[in-house]
Amino acid sequence: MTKTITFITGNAKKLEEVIQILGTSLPLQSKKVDLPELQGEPYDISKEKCRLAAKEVNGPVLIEDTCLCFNALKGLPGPYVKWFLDKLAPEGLYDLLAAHTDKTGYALCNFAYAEGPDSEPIVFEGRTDGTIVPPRGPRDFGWDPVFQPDGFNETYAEMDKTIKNTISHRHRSLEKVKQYLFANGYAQQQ
Ligand SMILES: O=c1nc[nH]c2c1ncn2[C@H]1C[C@H](O)[C@@H](COP(=O)(O)OP(=O)(O)OP(=O)(O)O)O1
Ligand SMILES: [Mg+2]
Repeated sequence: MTKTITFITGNAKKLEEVIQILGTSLPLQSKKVDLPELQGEPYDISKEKCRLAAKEVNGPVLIEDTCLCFNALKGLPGPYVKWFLDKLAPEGLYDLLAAHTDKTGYALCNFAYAEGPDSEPIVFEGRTDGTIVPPRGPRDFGWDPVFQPDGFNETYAEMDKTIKNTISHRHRSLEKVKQYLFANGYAQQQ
């Protein structure tokens, strides 16, 4: 397996993190496409998103779909967090939990890989548990200001990027992607 893998995303911050996390371990080319925001369970969404991406690229492709899940709301906003964030801003995300004492939640990242349009996508899940807090820190990436991972006193937004990238949902999912690709003959780079 030597063909270049194309990572499809419309989100520049996501791409930036993927590049930071992977370094040169897994060279990707990226393509900016806004794939549809699908509905359903996170696993099924990422599989279908990958199918659409593989049609677009007609070759090896990687996508990811990220959810922010609140335990008191049975996993919502989950895959719909993009729209919640657009309309409510980080403050509004925190306020969704006003009626609940349980402020715990988790960040969930599902990468999905397909060798091409005719192969079944494989999903790799990465999860980081934490608490939803009133927003703190820079606002340059999504809901980072309201997510405080377990074991830390800082939100994703406040912490050093290199720390986020070693404990994040995205990092955990990408570890599984790398493990799979290297175990299946993808040449590991130094
Ligand atoms: O680590 C993160 N820290 C904070 N916010 C984040 C993170 N990762 C994704 N996000 C935001 C982006 C979007 O508002 C939603 C996920 O939606 P999601 O469909 O996966 O992302 P997107 O539409 O921006 O890019 P894509 O073209 O790859 O689908 O959460
Ligand atoms: Mg999206």
